[in-house]
Amino acid sequence: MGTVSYDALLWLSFGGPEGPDDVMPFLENVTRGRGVPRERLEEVAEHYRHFGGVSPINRLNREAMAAVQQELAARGIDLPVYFGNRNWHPMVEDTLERMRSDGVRRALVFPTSAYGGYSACRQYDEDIERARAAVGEGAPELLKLRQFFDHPLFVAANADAIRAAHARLAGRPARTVFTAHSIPTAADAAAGPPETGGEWYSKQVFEAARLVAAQSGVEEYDVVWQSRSGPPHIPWLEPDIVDHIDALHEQGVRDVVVSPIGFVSDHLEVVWDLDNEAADRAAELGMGFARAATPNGDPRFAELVVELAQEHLAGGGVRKLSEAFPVAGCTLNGAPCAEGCCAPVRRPATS
Ligand SMILES: CC1=C(CCC(=O)O)c2cc3nc(cc4[nH]c(cc5[nH]c(cc1n2)c(C)c5CCC(=O)O)c(CCC(=O)O)c4C)C(CCC(=O)O)=C3C
Ligand SMILES: [Fe+2]
Repeated sequence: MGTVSYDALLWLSFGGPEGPDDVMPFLENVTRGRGVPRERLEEVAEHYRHFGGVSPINRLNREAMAAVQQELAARGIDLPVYFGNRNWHPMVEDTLERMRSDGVRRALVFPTSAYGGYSACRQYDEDIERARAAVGEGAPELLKLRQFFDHPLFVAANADAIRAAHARLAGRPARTVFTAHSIPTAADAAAGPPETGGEWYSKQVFEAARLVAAQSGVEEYDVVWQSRSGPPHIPWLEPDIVDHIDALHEQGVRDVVVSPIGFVSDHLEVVWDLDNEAADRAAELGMGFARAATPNGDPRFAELVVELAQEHLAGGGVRKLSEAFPVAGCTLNGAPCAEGCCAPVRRPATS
């Protein structure tokens, strides 16, 4: 570590539409070849239209990047930050081309997901590989930063957000519910190096929840899933957050704090699926509901990104809280962590 030098930091994210005309082309980019039924697409397009066809994700990424740029400067690190997405402009292929023409030869890549798994980790490797292939000759070397679900700064930001959400419920004894994006159970089974037995995505979400709960002083909590798509006969991680709110109500729970531990910013799955759908269900049932903030706006998030980068610069150490998982996700030029790690699961064609 610290022997190779880097010229830039590439902020690699999912992307989101920035106006009504972007919505369908964006959704087609996201779901190309993935067997998501047309009706699901129409339904999701409707969610975006509630916000004028604008996802907050690009703005939030730009804000976080500005904070990171400041934090780098404060630590005397000279590393320009570039922005590239998988599914919407600025597309990572175009950004990488610009980096090449700016003379960038080696860059660190920060993927905006904390976990392992195909959608959360390996697909970002594919983005890196595709972008380098698109640029061709002279494409910058790209080293992806590691998974950070157990980094003390990620855990601390989430723990404080949960404490603040509980405080908004005036100290009533609310149940804490952690939520992350559901994935097909077959994709979860394939998450992690094959010889480890898989399920790294769900197990890392449970591990992050355990660490955050402990730090926020929460004793009783649940881990649930959200934003499922795909044909109904394919099993995905369960229970769903909205069904779970029903179940808690039946058990006599009166207040819930929801922590979107699976996400780093308030993008559409958070502002629609949680702040509207889940919150509405709680309201219908007469339950109190407070959604914990995502880490994006917390100054510790910028520090986290800079620390992850510093692991590859002179003098940077590795801070992680989980002993259950090794450092993972950090590879060069889009290589998988190991042969078959987080391999994509073939999706059945839909009619
Ligand atoms: C694990 C995971 C993360 C977290 C890791 C990470 O952050 O990368 C994540 C993030 C996100 N997912 C997002 C949006 C969408 N995800 C979809 C579809 C899917 N997501 C999946 C998984 C995940 N997704 C999966 C298994 C599918 C099924 C199809 C497929 O296998 O690809 C679809 C298609 C319609 C639908 O089915 O919902 C959309 C529109 C946005 C942007 C939101 C915005 O615009 O603000 C973000 C940050
Ligand atoms: Fe998604």
